[in-house]
Amino acid sequence: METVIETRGLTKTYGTVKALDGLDLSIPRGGVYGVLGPNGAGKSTLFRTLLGLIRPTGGEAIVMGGRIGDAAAMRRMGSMIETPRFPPFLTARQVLEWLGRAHGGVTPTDIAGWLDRVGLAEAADRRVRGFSVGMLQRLGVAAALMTRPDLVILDEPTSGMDPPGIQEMRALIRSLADDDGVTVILASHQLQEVQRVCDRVAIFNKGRVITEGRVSDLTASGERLRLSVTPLARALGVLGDRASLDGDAVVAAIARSETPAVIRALVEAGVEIEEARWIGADLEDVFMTETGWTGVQAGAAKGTAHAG
Ligand SMILES: Nc1ncnc2c1ncn2[C@@H]1O[C@H](COP(=O)(O)OP(=O)(O)OP(=O)(O)O)[C@@H](O)[C@H]1O
Repeated sequence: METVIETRGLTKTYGTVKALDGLDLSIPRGGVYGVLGPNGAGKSTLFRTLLGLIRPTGGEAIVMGGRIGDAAAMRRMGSMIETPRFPPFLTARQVLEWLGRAHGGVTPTDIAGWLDRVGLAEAADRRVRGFSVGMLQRLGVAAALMTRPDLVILDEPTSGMDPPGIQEMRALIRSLADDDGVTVILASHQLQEVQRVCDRVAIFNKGRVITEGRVSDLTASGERLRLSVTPLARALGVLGDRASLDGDAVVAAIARSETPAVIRALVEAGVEIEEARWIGADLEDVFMTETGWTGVQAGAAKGTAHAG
């Protein structure tokens, strides 16, 4: 597997806090890779370390084939870490011209193209002083991409965006990976968005990766069979502790290969089956299970944007 990031035992401590705790991570080239985890899990510390903004306490990382800080490797990367700040008296176009001059090789046509692609064409000649957080995020993404990097790291690219903006950002991120061949690494607390846009994810907790894999595999492992049946009590009796109630349906945690036997057992017990369908676990379920989140925390996080 060709990788864009390889870390071995990567560690960053702040006093007694281990922000990264001996992290081993391989991120393959291509596609969209999600970095998830509760507040303080170490996501931003990882990004800052990979970008050479902070020095690790221990371990090593290879980024785009070079060591952290390697100039050639860094030129192949773009990033947006937190809501970017730009000189307020410049227009969006002037911001990109200014950053483009510093990097070199960025034409006015490139800039116009990126402003259009991030949805800022109409605001291109407005001063950024009046920009909303969502507009600054869009401009930050354009700045990260206009140098045509092979790898882009985006920390919370949709924070502060309204639902249409989030949808546009999702489409842009997918097209970067699918049409431009850019590897995108993104951190987000919006798990439904992550599930829609990412190919693979790593779930962090306390500076370590606790789960890593393809989104389709992670969610498939939690698949369950949802049955609309009468009488409910008899179905529950047949299925035993593999079943739970979901409203007026029974949800059975069984393997797909067991389906015919389970259906037969229910029918033989006189249970009438009105509907049977497989439901997948969503990434939120996986996240809550892996990080040990429950109850109030989970309810508070469900479907809400992250502000911190
Ligand atoms: N400059 C710093 N000084 C001291 N502690 C820090 C510093 N930066 C991060 N930390 C600590 O390191 C841990 C990891 O923080 P980090 O910001 O990487 O987490 P995160 O996963 O990005 O969180 P969030 O989702 O809130 O952005 C936290 O305990 C944090 O308090």
